Amino acid sequence: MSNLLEVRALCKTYATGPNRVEVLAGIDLELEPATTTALVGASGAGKSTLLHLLGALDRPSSGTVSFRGEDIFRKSDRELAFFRNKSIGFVFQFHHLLSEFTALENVMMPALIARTARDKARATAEELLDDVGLSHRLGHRPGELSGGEQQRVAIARALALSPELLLADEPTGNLDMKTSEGVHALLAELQQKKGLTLVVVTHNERLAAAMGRTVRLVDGRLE
Ligand SMILES: Nc1ncnc2c1ncn2[C@@H]1O[C@H](COP(=O)(O)OP(=O)(O)OP(=O)(O)O)[C@@H](O)[C@H]1O
Repeated sequence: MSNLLEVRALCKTYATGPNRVEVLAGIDLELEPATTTALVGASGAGKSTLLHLLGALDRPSSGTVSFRGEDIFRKSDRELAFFRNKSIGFVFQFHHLLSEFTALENVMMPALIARTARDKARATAEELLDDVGLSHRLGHRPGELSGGEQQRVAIARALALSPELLLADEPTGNLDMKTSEGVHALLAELQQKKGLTLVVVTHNERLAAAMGRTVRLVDGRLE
């Protein structure tokens, strides 16, 4: 099967003042379509850094990331932003929902920004909120939702433009155990239903164990 994503010799060095910190020192990784991967490693190992590069939120110091055979970092910033919006969904530890908008409006937002017609954006958002079990909370603002519900809205929003790749950075790091279990089950269900390729950074062993495979970052490399 051809890979969705191929990472070759990926390096990332941060320079802060006179200091240079090599966080990623040559990452090679392949992700087949519709597979699930847990990315684990000690705090500060570079997991978020790698996830951001996989999601084209940042550029590497060297090396390549190919998405369906195309080297994404050859794109201009504008092309990269377009690619990111279209192909990649993100879920973070903190939901980053817009507090003054309702759940429905938050999930509609990516489609509206991409100039989708309002009716279509609304229908898709309603369907996604139904998928995450929140059709009874469409008009609630984030502050009127529980932590688990907020994260469900964030997941629905991440899927608003039907990405192939879903990247989640500690998606349940801010939730209690019972709520986390529900969000884990939801991610697994959506991954199957939509054929998503899912990469999850997590310290949660149960979530990692539920993924098809686990890759571990140690000293800037995957083992
Ligand atoms: N913008 C930046 N500038 C300088 N150093 C950075 C920057 N971002 C991250 N780092 C450093 O890179 C290293 C890796 O950070 P990263 O957030 O990727 O680790 P992580 O494995 O996700 O950690 P955690 O599990 O604690 O979230 C850390 O030492 C961090 O201090």
